[in-house]
Amino acid sequence: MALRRDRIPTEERRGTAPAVELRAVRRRYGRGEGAVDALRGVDLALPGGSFTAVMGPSGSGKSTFLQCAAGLDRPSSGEVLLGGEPITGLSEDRLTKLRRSRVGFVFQSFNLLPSLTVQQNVLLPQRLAGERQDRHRAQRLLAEVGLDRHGRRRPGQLSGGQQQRVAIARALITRPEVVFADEPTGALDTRSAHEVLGLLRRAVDALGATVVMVTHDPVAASHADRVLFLADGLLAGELTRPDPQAVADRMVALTAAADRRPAATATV
Ligand SMILES: Nc1ncnc2c1ncn2[C@@H]1O[C@H](COP(=O)(O)OP(=O)(O)OP(=O)(O)O)[C@@H](O)[C@H]1O
Repeated sequence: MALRRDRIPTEERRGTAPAVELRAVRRRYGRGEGAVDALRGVDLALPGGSFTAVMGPSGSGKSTFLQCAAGLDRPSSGEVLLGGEPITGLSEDRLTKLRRSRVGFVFQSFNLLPSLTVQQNVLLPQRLAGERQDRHRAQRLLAEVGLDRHGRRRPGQLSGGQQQRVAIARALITRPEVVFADEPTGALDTRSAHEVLGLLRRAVDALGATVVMVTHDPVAASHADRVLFLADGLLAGELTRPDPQAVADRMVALTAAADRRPAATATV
């Protein structure tokens, strides 16, 4: 399953701006006394061709971060840029188009359409974006994830690990600015999880993709170049070239600190 380098790496297409940038991003849910500050001012820049894991205790803001960074949710204040382009003020229509062509998603539960074949699932983002459906590229990506002989099958005929590999091919079909993976190994056995993480790693190293992965698993996080830790809606440190034990130690400390804090209701 050797991945071949894409003809046009992401960073060459979009210049040298970070693939993803957050500037002073805040997200408050609700109003008044019951309001919750899920993100309380996050600044970060993720370079193209990098693999970043995002970790943090339950309720620290990981999902909110992912949703805001991917244009699925709007920050209450601050700015999100994709490839140097601010997306925060875009209309819902333009945001939807941007998500379809410039962002790839890999979900814990695969989210493949059961009635479509594997190849049709891989091509779906191009179809939804109104782009030409590139069957050769779909076939090549399926070969790269080791499933080129499964293109005519339905997702229900594949194992969980195989379905997640289809989802990775689907996430890469439009050569997105960034692939967001939300607990991509959460529903997989250890061996399938290892394969999926290896594919995400190689998508970065061999295709020049940019991957941002939210995970609870220190072993999964250790496949990334860098782990960012969130605590109580703020960045709370990072590890580069992380090893699983160091990640686990950091998580134990952050979780203990979070357990000592009162619930994250906003001060109004
Ligand atoms: N739609 C919402 N309405 C109100 N509060 C919300 C909403 N979504 C999230 N929150 C709150 O915002 C905070 C951050 O939630 P978020 O889901 O981003 O954390 P997380 O780190 O992804 O948690 P987990 O690891 O448990 O999935 C939490 O206090 C949560 O209860």
